[in-house]
Amino acid sequence: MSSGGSSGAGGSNGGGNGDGGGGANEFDFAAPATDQSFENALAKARDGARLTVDDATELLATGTASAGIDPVRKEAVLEAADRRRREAVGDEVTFVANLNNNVTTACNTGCLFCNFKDSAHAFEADSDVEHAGFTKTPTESREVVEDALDMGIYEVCSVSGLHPAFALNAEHHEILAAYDDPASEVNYKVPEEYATDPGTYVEQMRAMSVGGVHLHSMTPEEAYHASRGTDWEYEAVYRELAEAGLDSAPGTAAEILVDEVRDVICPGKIRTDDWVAAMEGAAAAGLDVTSTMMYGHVETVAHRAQHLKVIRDLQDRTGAITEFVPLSFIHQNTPLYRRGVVDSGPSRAEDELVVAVARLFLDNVDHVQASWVKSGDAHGLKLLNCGADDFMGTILSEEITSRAGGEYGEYRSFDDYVEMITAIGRTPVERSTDYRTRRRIDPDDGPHGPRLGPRADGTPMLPDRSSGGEGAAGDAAGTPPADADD
Ligand SMILES: C[S@@+](CC[C@H](N)C(=O)[O-])C[C@H]1O[C@@H](n2cnc3c(N)ncnc32)[C@H](O)[C@@H]1O
Ligand SMILES: Nc1c(NC[C@H](O)[C@H](O)[C@H](O)CO)[nH]c(=O)[nH]c1=O
Ligand SMILES: N[C@@H](Cc1ccc(O)cc1)C(=O)O
Ligand code: SF4
Repeated sequence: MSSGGSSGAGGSNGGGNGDGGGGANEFDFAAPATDQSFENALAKARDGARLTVDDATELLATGTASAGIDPVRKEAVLEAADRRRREAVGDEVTFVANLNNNVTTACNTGCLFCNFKDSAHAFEADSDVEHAGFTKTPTESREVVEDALDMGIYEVCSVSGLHPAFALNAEHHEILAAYDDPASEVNYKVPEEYATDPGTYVEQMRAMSVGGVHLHSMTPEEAYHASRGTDWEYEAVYRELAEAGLDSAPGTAAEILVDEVRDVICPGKIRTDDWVAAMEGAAAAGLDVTSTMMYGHVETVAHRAQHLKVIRDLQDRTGAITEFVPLSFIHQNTPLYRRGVVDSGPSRAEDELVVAVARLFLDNVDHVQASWVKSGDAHGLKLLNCGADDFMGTILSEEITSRAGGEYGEYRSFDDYVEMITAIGRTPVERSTDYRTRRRIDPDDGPHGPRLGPRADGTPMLPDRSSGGEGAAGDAAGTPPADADD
């Protein structure tokens, strides 16, 4: 219904922690207003009817007619979503034994929510600019994955900055180098200009696809970078990557899939249509994909609802999406916060409503993830009672959230997982990346370790923190790995 000029619960900017809502919306995004009432939207959700964008907007706002989140209405939405989760996927809570192996932090795209990246200039061979980032060669990437395979991982997840020397393959290097001014026209510089050559995307895929591990990599933004300056179709690019060992693609770079929001938070990134085209290309190449939404910065609840519709439509067309991953914006060290554009990330109430409405709206996506990296253990467990059924993975290494100021560490052991999941009365299940292979874990049969990885034998994972190996470096309290010698 009409919001009468209030910004309702939309947009965290200006609204303190978002719970109060009602702050001035400095981008003048229209205050959320719909032709639906909260009561009707909730009734439809309870009945299992397919929800509209207006329905989702009302549920996310606990009614747009008044500002702020109504705690009683919120509980009603969470209860409906928790019930839907139980009907759809039961009481199991899944997690994956995985490793994050990000290849490089060099990136000039300039997203204002991101503190993962370092200006690529600092990585040049003759630069004396200090930075805490890294670039790994394909050989180094392989070593990190090999070590983690010995610990029992099933999956390696790799997302990286858009290093100017990255190209898909040798032919792509030639095409990019032939531009008159490659740096300004196609964001390209030859590898010789840098202290460390990341190799090509194909070489990195070959290096990381070792020993039967599942390789989860190449976001739509990376696929764009791997085809910049050419007329190559996304499907062809993903096919070549798949031949080099890629198994599935992460649906990050989604942020909010509404261009007026992208114009504010990531003007250098591909637009919504292009993101969708890349995901369709990955699906056409036979790859599974995940889907994400990074929320709680400048967007309104209506933008969140529109984003969910883009994902649901994509899934109707492809059936390739294995999970939806809500990414709660971590604000502390980001340009958006430092420049005063936002006061904070989303509130816990907003996190809960995003998970719940994702479960209710995305009737064609089976799995919704709670992130202990973004939310911590206690709140992560709460999200498992709001519609989520997956609790991420062991990851062993974390650079995106920690560099943004997140404080929840970079590793959870199988024993941690079993203890937490059984504490909320659910069944812990080790999963494959695609969720098709699952192993229920008997809580009484500890100590627990992975069994699905190609080299897993049930031994608990013990990341070696003394070796300084980049994959498992850092400590569980969230200290980033030691700087690489770029
Ligand atoms: C850091 S990028 C790396 C991969 C690639 N450069 C890209 O943009 O797709 C991966 C994702 O991390 C998420 N991310 C980055 N900074 C974040 C922050 N401060 N809080 C929450 N998520 C963040 C964004 O959704 C982003 O798309
Ligand atoms: N939510 C976060 C994830 N999710 C990805 C999973 O770890 C896994 O790769 C995926 O479910 C496919 O199996 N990863 C992070 O590093 N940080 C998060 O906050
Ligand atoms: N690495 C991303 C999260 C992510 C990765 C892969 C996925 O398939 C989904 C989400 C982050 O920390 O923000
Ligand atoms: S989100 Fe990705 S593309 Fe954007 S600045 Fe960070 S690393 Fe670069």
